[in-house]
Amino acid sequence: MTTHVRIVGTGLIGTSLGIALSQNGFRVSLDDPSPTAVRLARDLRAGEVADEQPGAPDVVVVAAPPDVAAGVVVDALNRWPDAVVTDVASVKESVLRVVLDSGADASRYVGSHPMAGRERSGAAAARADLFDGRAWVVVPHEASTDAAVRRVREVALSVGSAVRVMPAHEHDEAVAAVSHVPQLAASIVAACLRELPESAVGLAGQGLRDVTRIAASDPRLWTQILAGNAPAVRDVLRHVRDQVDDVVGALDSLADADGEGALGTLSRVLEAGNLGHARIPGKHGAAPAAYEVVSVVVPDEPGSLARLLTDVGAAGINLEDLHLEHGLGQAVGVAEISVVPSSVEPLRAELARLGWRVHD
Ligand SMILES: NC(=O)c1ccc[n+]([C@@H]2O[C@H](COP(=O)([O-])OP(=O)(O)OC[C@H]3O[C@@H](n4cnc5c(N)ncnc54)[C@H](O)[C@@H]3O)[C@@H](O)[C@H]2O)c1
Ligand SMILES: O=C(O)C(=O)C[C@]1(C(=O)O)C=C[C@@H](O)C=C1
Repeated sequence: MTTHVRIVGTGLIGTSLGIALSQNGFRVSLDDPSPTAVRLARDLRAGEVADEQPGAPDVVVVAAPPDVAAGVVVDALNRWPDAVVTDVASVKESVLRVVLDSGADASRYVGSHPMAGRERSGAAAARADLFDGRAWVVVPHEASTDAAVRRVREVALSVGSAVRVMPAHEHDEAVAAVSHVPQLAASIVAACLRELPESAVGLAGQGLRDVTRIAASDPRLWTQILAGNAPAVRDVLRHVRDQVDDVVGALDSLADADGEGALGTLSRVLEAGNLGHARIPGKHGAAPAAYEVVSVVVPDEPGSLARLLTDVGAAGINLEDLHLEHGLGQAVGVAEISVVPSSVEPLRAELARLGWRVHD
């Protein structure tokens, strides 16, 4: 029988999930306090408006902001006595506590969290493939049933995610380090750009773009996330502060004296960064992928990039990532194509043969 999923909250995550589930044969009904958000999600083929869908859902996915998620979960548990209810809020312990204390039937609640998103909010930013290959944390608790856990796993697996099961407190500690502090770091670095003269900001290259992409995220959402995970975020941030203090101390001693030991400190911090970065897993939780970049000059003309990508595909080479770098005031850009190391030389040779300017 077709599984009926009710999505409550049709912003970025709810609409992306609705599109992906609909494409995979689920029946999806959509609900949101904003009628515009529901209709936009429907127009993006995320499902049908809830009022027009008869019958109770088998699964309810609450994709509302974190500060209201627990209340919406409790309402759903009370309204549909046979449905399994999950939420996708970025913090889990605070939601779970409210649900357990509410008196609702918590055996049918299993929290979850897709480790996938974007720096933009709202249905218009939705992507069908948002969850593909990403971790999706499933968070059972002392009262949840195995059947409820299986239902939530089914939702995550059916949109291509890799399920990771862990308790709420472990989830919250983990995401403090891998998501919440990185958001703060990006925001703090980007905030320092506000006072810079235009001539300095205009020099920004890919490094700054890589480090600050998520600084464009919604401050209302992130204020709620940080507040909902305050102790864990504070602990990671203290660790970051200790390391920043070490670097400032080293730079002080280089500026004021001969700085004995300072270069060692700087080098240790940078090498530690290499080691941490190398631990970030690839898609589907695969071993960290060590891709190499082939840089190709792309004329700033309509169709150039499409032609380049077609040539890469025709060479039988899998493109793992792509960055486009625009030179200051130049009529060309540089496409940085990430491929597995064994494809670097064949790709360089083939693109050069086809007349592309490939950087050394
Ligand atoms: N943005 C991300 O990258 C990301 C990633 C994973 C999980 N999450 C979590 O997913 C949830 C939704 O985030 P988003 O980025 O889709 O936000 P969003 O702002 O794009 O969408 C939130 C939607 O919830 C609706 N809403 C507000 N109050 C509601 C209520 N009381 N009941 C039902 N719906 C309500 C809003 O109208 C809006 O359409 C949040 O809990 C967030 O922590 C976000
Ligand atoms: O890629 C992004 O833009 C995200 O912000 C996604 C991201 C993250 O990876 O930190 C952000 C918050 C969510 O709770 C889960 C995923």
